[in-house]
Amino acid sequence: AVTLRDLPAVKLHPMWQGPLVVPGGDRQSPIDIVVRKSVFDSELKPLVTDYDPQTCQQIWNNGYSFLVEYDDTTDKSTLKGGPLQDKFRLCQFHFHWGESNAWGSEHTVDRRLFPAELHLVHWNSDKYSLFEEAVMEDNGLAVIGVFLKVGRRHEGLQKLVDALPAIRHKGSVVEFTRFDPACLLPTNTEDYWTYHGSLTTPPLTESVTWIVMKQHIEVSHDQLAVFRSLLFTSAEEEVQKSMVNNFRVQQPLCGRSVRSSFT
Ligand SMILES: O=C1NC(=O)[C@@H](c2ccccc2)S1
Ligand SMILES: [Zn+2]
Repeated sequence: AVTLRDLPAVKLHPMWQGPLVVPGGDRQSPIDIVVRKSVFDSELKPLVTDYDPQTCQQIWNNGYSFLVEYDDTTDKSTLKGGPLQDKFRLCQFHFHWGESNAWGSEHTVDRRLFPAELHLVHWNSDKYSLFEEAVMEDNGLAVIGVFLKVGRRHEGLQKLVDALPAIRHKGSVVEFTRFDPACLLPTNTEDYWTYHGSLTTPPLTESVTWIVMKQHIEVSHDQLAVFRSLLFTSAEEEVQKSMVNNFRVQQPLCGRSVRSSFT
C-alpha cells in the first residue's frame, strides 16, 4: 500500500492530517490524459443524464470545496449510458479551482491545466442502496468531470455564485433548490475520456469510473473570483484562509489505459 507521505509530490493539504494508507494505490486520481495514448472504443455510448431540479436541496461549505447536494433517496436524478452498465444516482456536485486562472483543475489534458474543474458525483443505485456503501466498491461511483475556462459569463452558474457569500465559512449551509445541473454540462456530451480511478480526496477509495468531458464550459473571471472568496476556515478561527488550490496532485497511471468515445 502507498502512504501519502511516500509521495514527495503530495503537498499534504491541511485537511489531510497524518499519513493516509491508500488501498492498493494503483488506480488513483486525478491523472494527466495523454490524448495520443487514449484508445478509441466504439462501444462507448453517449451519456444519458436525467436530472430533476426538484431534487436539489442545499449548498454548503465543507472546508475543502462547496457542495450542491441532491436528494438521492430515489432514482429521480440519474446518469446512465456512456461507459456505464448500471444506473447511477446524482448525489452532489462541486468544483476544484486555483488561486489564479493558470491552474486549478485536477485532471489535465496533455499536461494542460484549466482554471477549474466541475465534478458531478453519482453512485450505483442498481447495486447499492447508499452512497456510503457504493464508495467502497470498485464499480460504486461515476464522476463526470467538466473543465472550466475563463470567458463569457455562465448564466446558469450565476444562481449558484449568488449563493456563495452566504456560505463563506467552513460548515455553513443554506437551502438551495430548483437548480438543474444539466445546465453546467457542455453542449457536446458525446465526446469524453473514461478510465477507472479513485476519489481525489480522503478516503481516496478506488471506486470511481471517471468520465472527463472533452468540451469545456466557460465562466467569467468575476464568477470564478467569487469561488476564491470562500474560506477553508470556520467563522470561529482567528486566521481566515481563502479557499483556493483545493485540488490533488496528479497520480501515476500505473499501466491504466484511458479510453475515448471519439476519434
Ligand atoms: O471527484 C471527487 N472529488 C472529490 O472531492 C472527491 C469526493 C470525496 C467524497 C465525496 C465526493 C467526492 S472524489
Ligand atoms: Zn472533486
